[in-house]
Amino acid sequence: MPVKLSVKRLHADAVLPSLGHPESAGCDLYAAKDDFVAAHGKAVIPTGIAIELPAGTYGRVANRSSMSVRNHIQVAAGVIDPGYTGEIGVVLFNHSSKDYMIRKHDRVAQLILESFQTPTVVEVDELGPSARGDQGFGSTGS
Ligand SMILES: O=c1ccn([C@H]2C[C@H](O)[C@@H](COP(=O)(O)OP(=O)(O)OP(=O)(O)O)O2)c(=O)[nH]1
Repeated sequence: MPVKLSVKRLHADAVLPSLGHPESAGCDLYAAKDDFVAAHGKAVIPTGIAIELPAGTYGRVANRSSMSVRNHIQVAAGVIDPGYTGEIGVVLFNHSSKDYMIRKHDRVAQLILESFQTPTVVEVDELGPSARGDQGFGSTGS
């Protein structure tokens, strides 16, 4: 049974999220207007859409690898809570020394639906045994 993502346009000409490729994990998100991310700066790019997520999922706004590799642009923040019905904003950091120009309807990120759990937090005195234990931060070698 295909999962349904309900999308509401907040601007008449907003572009709906779409799979760039049938085997993509995420739906591309589109800029609602011309915009830019200043060199070494950040911007919140409006998408002109709001969504209703399928039960048990949250939305993760993720990088388009092409923008990272070619232009040093990286998505930050990126958690769309279930129940959030406001406009989806894409937070972009520009790690380069050149302003990054965005044209209306450019693809600026992708939205991935992920399952999540809402645990009851329980304080304990000891954690269960594991092979790794407390070894982290490169402990398995370079
Ligand atoms: O990249 C993002 C991140 C967040 N949001 C929206 C949807 C999300 O549900 C809401 C709140 O985000 P988050 O929970 O990360 O923000 P917070 O800083 O913890 O603030 P809040 O007190 O609103 O939860 O903002 C976006 O549109 N784009």
